Amino acid sequence: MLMAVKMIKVHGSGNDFYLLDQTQFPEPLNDQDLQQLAINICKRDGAGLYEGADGVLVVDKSEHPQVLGRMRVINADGTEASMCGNGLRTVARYLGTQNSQEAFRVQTMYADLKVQAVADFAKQVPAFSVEISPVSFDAQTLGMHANHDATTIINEKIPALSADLKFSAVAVPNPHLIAFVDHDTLVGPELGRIGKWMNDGQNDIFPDGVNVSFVEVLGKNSIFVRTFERGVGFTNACGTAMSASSLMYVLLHQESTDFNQEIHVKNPGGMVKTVVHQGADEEYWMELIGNATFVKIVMIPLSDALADDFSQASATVTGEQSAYEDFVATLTTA
Ligand SMILES: N[C@H](CCC[C@H](N)C(=O)O)C(=O)O
Repeated sequence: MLMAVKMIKVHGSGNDFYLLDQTQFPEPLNDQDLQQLAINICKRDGAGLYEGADGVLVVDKSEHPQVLGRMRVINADGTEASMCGNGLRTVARYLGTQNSQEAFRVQTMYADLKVQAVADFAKQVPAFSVEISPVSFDAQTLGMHANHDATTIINEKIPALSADLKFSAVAVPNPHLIAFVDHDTLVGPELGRIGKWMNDGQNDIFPDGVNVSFVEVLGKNSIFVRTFERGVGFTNACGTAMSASSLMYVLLHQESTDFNQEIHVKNPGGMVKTVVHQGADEEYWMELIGNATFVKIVMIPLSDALADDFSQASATVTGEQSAYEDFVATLTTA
């Protein structure tokens, strides 16, 4: 039976995904098909489905109470991640609209996370706030073997990686390696060198890979985050990286920010806002607030997509992308 699959092309701050609601199928796809589908449709440079994507957000039913659905994250290379901050905002919009609810939880690999619709960032730029947690600095949770198997690395050099940069390693819960840098280093080749190396599948520092980010402090409650993502490469933005970077900004730069303050986080794809919290249980958690843009609705025969054949694909554009680009154009270049 030539079953068609409907997907929504979505993005959060330019980090783009195909959103695939598995409840459209009589039976959910198995992991192997999901992996193959992601590898096929995400390819860039015209080789994938339309412009490709950074990954696939798989939505399923959730068995948990007060939880409207479950999100799984498949990177463009087919690897599964435990969390996706930019993606969760788009899944929250999708489930909220489907169920006419604005505040609820979404099940992810390690936690049912709070999500909430917030005021549009601009005309036709809907926005959501999502919880980013749990947070851990533990090397074992991070899959990190550095500095003679140090149990944590917070604002320390990793001489094997760089003679002068200082790094912080934190899981939110996917793994992040973060360095605060000056502008020239932010835009220079070091991020690509370290990002490619730590995700080569052979290095013994992060055998399972890691998302690597450079952060420039722009001013009070204002940072710029550039990320080389595990399983993808350079992306316009990485929601969990921007949240993890905001946490390190609060912990290491109290001269220009603090807990419970709204931080403006710029990135190559636009801008989001974050707030860093420390709960009564001393645990850190972050709010990630940003756009949840639906670019177009795509239909394609499932067997074609699994066979890398996109000739029968069709798309209906929503018009939100031009509204998002107008919003980005209003961001000061400062
Ligand atoms: N590449 C990440 C998953 C996607 C996270 C990112 N797109 C976000 O918005 O948080 C990883 O393998 O941990």
